[in-house]
Amino acid sequence: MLRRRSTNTPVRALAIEDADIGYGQMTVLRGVGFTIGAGECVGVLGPNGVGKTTLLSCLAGVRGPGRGSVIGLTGDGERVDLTRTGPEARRFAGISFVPEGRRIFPRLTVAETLRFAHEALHRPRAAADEAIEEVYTRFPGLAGRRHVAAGMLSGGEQQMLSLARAMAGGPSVLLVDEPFMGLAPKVVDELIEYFRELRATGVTLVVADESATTIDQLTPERTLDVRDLSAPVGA
Ligand SMILES: Nc1ncnc2c1ncn2[C@@H]1O[C@H](COP(=O)(O)OP(=O)(O)OP(=O)(O)O)[C@@H](O)[C@H]1O
Repeated sequence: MLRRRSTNTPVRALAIEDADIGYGQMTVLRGVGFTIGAGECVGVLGPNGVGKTTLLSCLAGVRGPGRGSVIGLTGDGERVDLTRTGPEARRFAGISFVPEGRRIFPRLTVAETLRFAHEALHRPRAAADEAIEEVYTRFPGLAGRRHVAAGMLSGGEQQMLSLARAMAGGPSVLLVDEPFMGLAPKVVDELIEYFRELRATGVTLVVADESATTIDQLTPERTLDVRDLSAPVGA
């Protein structure tokens, strides 16, 4: 039975049910249905343009399905209909999204970026300060650049900042779209290590990438090829 969200228990698992997803009249993915279990790491694969971003945007609430449902499952086993909720409501439900291309605000400093992430979640100042200090401990490179405008950071530092921002408030589900793009192999290794650490904390992790080799390094429970998820469009 589907119930309205009545508790503050975060969503830990996701299901997408018979969803058509696209842009206006154009359907990109048709009849998509799968589940992501609590604490699972799922790799979303597929070449350029098949719909990885489209799919993650739908899970994140950036883009609603034209048909079908997006369902969250809390740690208490409550089913929550997320279909018509946007990214902000999903963020409060525990689902955080790191979009492709990092989308940082170039003029905000590292410190301001992290502070605003906590303010957007109405986090108490002391808790935010503590969490931001933890970010600086985990990413010493960001600590040294806390008063630098985010637009001046390297691509790797921007990706770390984007991830740290998404982790504000301790989401239980993290959706990450093509985080390795354009990064040096050493930085890719650092990111993979960070994702492994997140997994160990029980975070449900969904990472999209074109490279199965890179995704395999996350040792995901499952990989989903977007081409296998969609019924033929136009059929
Ligand atoms: N805002 C948009 N409006 C219309 N069509 C779009 C829009 N964004 C993406 N598309 C189209 O939707 C399809 C899927 O694109 P999507 O970005 O989801 O693919 P992707 O697998 O994430 O590829 P990439 O690796 O390039 O990000 C493509 O045909 C693309 O042209």
